[in-house]
Amino acid sequence: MNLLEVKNLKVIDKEDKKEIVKGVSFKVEKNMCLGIVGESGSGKSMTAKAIVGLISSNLKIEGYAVFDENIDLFNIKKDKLRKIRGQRICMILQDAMSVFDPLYTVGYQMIETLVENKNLSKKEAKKVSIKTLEKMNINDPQEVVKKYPHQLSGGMLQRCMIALSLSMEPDIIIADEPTTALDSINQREVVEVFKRLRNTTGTSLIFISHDLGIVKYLAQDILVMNNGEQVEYGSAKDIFTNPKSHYTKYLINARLELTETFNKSVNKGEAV
Ligand SMILES: Nc1ncnc2c1ncn2[C@@H]1O[C@H](COP(=O)(O)OP(=O)(O)OP(=O)(O)O)[C@@H](O)[C@H]1O
Repeated sequence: MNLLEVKNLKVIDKEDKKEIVKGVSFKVEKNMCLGIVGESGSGKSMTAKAIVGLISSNLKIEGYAVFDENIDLFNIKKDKLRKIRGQRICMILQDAMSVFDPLYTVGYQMIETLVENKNLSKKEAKKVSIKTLEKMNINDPQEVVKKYPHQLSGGMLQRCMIALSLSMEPDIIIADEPTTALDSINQREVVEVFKRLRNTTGTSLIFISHDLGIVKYLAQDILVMNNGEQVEYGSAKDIFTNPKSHYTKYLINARLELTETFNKSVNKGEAV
């Protein structure tokens, strides 16, 4: 079953009529992960933001995006879209600091979000928050919920943000470069959380990254974007074994070179 179907999505600057996203089409099935890859400025974030109606007012959207077979995301009332965005489609951003309010503890914010969106009592919401933080491999969730955002490391806060999204039990999570701000150890842990997500919750995932290695590890389908265009779309297996576009070949080769340099340095015992 297609949970999300996007057809010929365009994001256009109203002023100079420039197409920032130039007609992108893809499907996300239930319990599947779509990876969107491309270099900086290729339109990955803009594609994701357009789907959930989070683009600035100088831009307009064309094409269509159907969620859960019959919800036309580009033609529903704003309050309905807001509800879907909070409850059924969750977006995880690069910078967790921008999501949490510095004036309240992380626990307070998780509980408030759950009470508002999931109709839980505060007590139930606290239980769910602690449980989901545990799932994130956070050792001492009882203590973590008492902390203010600035008292936690970037990696910890990022995991709290992912925990909050998971606790909402959405149908789909859109994760936009969720590991970029993290060091490599935290990066690996967060990627593992996403890997487990499919097996444990059945939530679908759109994972946006410029790192083809991570996307290969997580996604069954891949959309490659360059300069706002969809240059390739298909199963991860096909794209890696038989890339059709020069750009995809270039991305794969760049990735291989990086891995080889890394392996050589490790073998030589050099610091990396
Ligand atoms: N509000 C806006 N108005 C016009 N153009 C914009 C606006 N916001 C972003 N852009 C442009 O849209 C293009 C695509 O940006 P986008 O953030 O989607 O790229 P990206 O592939 O996600 O890159 P990154 O990996 O750096 O996040 C960029 O050239 C950017 O400058």
